[in-house]
Amino acid sequence: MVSPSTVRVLVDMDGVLADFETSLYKNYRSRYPDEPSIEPNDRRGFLAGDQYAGIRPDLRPKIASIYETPGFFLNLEPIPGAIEAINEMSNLKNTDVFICTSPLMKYEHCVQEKYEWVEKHLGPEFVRRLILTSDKTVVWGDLLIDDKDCITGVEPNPSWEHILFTCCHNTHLDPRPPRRRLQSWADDWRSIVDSKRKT
Ligand SMILES: O=c1ccn([C@H]2C[C@H](O)[C@@H](COP(=O)(O)O)O2)c(=O)[nH]1
Ligand SMILES: [Mg+2]
Repeated sequence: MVSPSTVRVLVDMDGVLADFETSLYKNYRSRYPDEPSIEPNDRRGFLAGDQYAGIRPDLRPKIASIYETPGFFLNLEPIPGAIEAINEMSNLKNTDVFICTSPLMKYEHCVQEKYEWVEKHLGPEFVRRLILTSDKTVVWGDLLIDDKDCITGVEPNPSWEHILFTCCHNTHLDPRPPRRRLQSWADDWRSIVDSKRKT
């Protein structure tokens, strides 16, 4: 009997496992209560700094000061259903799950805290499955579940199919078939994983 091939799933962190946008908004409101702010429902575009700079250029460093603060990444709340889903996914037969996340270029705090977050919420075994890279196109996988609309890098034809995970900043986008979306972790991620099985 031919054994089924293993499906490799790359799961993004911010906006997919960890709720970056809610913490960004709440901490910004609390630190800069008199400044204009953008509610999560009104977020457009991956980089919050770009949207804030469109209101006033000096808001870009203010929003950056929030995610550059020590403890920001460690204290992100899990996205609803994410921990259960990734644990279930990694327990599926013939399925390899890796977390694939991009660090800030200002990497102090961010890199270590991403490791700590994974250990805190998913346990030490998952720390071995954490890939930090600024270029996800060079990482091999069947699927990349990621909230960033456009993922580019040095590899023009990445091995993975990008599944757009719904986040406040991308809800207005209309991914055209064959591009697929995962609305949340309550959505049918199992079928998406199974769709990559060869036998
Ligand atoms: O508005 C934003 C949103 C995200 N970032 C940074 C934060 C992270 O370092 C990466 C995204 O990480 P993923 O886990 O790959 O989603 O982008 C930002 O600087 N500004
Ligand atoms: Mg992300």
